[in-house]
Amino acid sequence: MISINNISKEFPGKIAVSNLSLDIPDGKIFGFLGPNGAGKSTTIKMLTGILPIDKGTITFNGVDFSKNPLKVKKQMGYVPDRSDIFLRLKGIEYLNFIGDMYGVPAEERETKIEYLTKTFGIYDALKDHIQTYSHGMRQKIVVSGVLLHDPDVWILDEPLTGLDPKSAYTLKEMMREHAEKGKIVFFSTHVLEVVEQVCDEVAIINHGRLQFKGNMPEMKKQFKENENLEKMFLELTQHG
Ligand SMILES: Nc1ncnc2c1ncn2[C@@H]1O[C@H](COP(=O)(O)OP(=O)(O)OP(=O)(O)O)[C@@H](O)[C@H]1O
Repeated sequence: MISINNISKEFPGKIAVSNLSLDIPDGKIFGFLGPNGAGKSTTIKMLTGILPIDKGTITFNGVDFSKNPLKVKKQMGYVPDRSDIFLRLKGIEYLNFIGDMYGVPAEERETKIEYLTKTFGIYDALKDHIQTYSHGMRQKIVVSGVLLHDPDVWILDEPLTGLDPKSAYTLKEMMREHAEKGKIVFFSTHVLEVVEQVCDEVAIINHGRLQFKGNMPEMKKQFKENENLEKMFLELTQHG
């Protein structure tokens, strides 16, 4: 389980995340929903250690992230919202780099790379530089990199944006399988429909503050009863 305890993040003139507390359980697909600029990416960057936390703590299975970052990061796979990384590497070089970093054995690596990249339809592009990839292809190579080392915890920032419907479907199936193994899948989206399709639990954030946390039936009930959430619901569906 991941426990986020009262974390905050302020940029000059802007409070991006304010006193956020959240428990993310094992074995569930957990959606982190909110409109553009709500604070989702900032939270995920704190969760993955990319941004320091101003205030509060994050623990992974009881281990304080700030005290043992490497131990936590080894169990974690992260797909950022913009996959514009390692552009000078060829696709295959990137995946081998990830394989080396996480110690994926050579034989297993080859089979997995072939399976994943064929599944996502980028196998033939592995010899090309990532710079030449489209947004969707970049997203797919990063997702393949995460699945290659098969971490317990998946943290995905808007993972379905830019994926074609078949790849989006495949990734959703993979998320489900991972959760069913008792692992953690935490992903952000600004699209309500995605949450309704995939999630077991959801947290809604707006203006850096947690607005709601619960399961799908509870969320629908809240949308009907709470005027602020109802307004946000309209925004989330319009953006969808
Ligand atoms: N490095 C930064 N410097 C200053 N302000 C920032 C920085 N990063 C984010 N912000 C601001 O913090 C707020 C939260 O941004 P964040 O990217 O976390 O939102 P988000 O929910 O991920 O939005 P989106 O769905 O558009 O990606 C926004 O107002 C944003 O402009």
